[in-house]
Amino acid sequence: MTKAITAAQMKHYDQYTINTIGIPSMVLMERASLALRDEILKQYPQAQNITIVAGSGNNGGDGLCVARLLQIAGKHTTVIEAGNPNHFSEEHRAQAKTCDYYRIPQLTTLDTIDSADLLVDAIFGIGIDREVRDPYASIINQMNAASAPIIAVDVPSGINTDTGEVLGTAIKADTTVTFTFNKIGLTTKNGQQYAGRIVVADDMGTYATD
Ligand SMILES: NC(=O)C1=CN([C@@H]2O[C@H](COP(=O)(O)OP(=O)(O)OC[C@H]3O[C@@H](n4cnc5c(N)ncnc54)[C@H](O)[C@@H]3O)[C@@H](O)[C@H]2O)[C@@H](O)CC1
Ligand SMILES: [K+]
Repeated sequence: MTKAITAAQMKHYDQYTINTIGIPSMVLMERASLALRDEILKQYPQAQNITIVAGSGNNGGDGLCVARLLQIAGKHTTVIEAGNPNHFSEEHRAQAKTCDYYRIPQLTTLDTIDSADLLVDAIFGIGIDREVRDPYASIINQMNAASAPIIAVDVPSGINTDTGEVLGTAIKADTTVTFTFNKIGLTTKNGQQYAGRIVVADDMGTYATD
């Protein structure tokens, strides 16, 4: 069984890799998203219309990045920007600008959730730190009610990374691609129920040490 860690440990590893080793945050994001793209193409080869629902942080940044990678791979991708633009992380902004270049629609309406072949949950990752309320709760409920399978980025949105507890409402994923190490919350019974099949993408460039 692979090692499982907390959100704080993962943040520490990311910061060490970025600040001490000098691998830029955007490089880590690209590598995480490449792993995610590969898993999507492998598991859902028939999916043509893919809707990515992005939050304002770097989990959303991963979502925007994989939207570009999937578009380049021949898929039709649409991003729903669920987060507040005033709170976009630096990496999120940079990824959104690149999506503009590729003319990937970045919507603030939820229309494509019900018509997508595949939904990518990039709302919250290890940065979730409180209960999920509207508008996020309604968006998550609509995604869970849609017929398309859901692939979650790093952690199903709404799940506490460390305990697996549902923070009000959570994405019920078919697959979760989690980065570098599994997360302790995803090893709990509850976390496993929400994460579905868990894929640990462990070759994304983050240097991890005990
Ligand atoms: N360089 C990096 O930092 C990397 C980050 N990665 C991705 O980035 C994620 C972590 O990114 P962040 O630290 O930006 O965190 P998240 O993107 O998980 O979420 C942070 C944002 O959500 C808000 N938020 C948290 N809980 C909320 C709630 N219940 N309701 C409303 N808003 C809420 C926070 O205020 C913040 O704006 C990882 O899970 C992973 O997917 C990967 O790309 C690898 C590299
Ligand atoms: K997520």
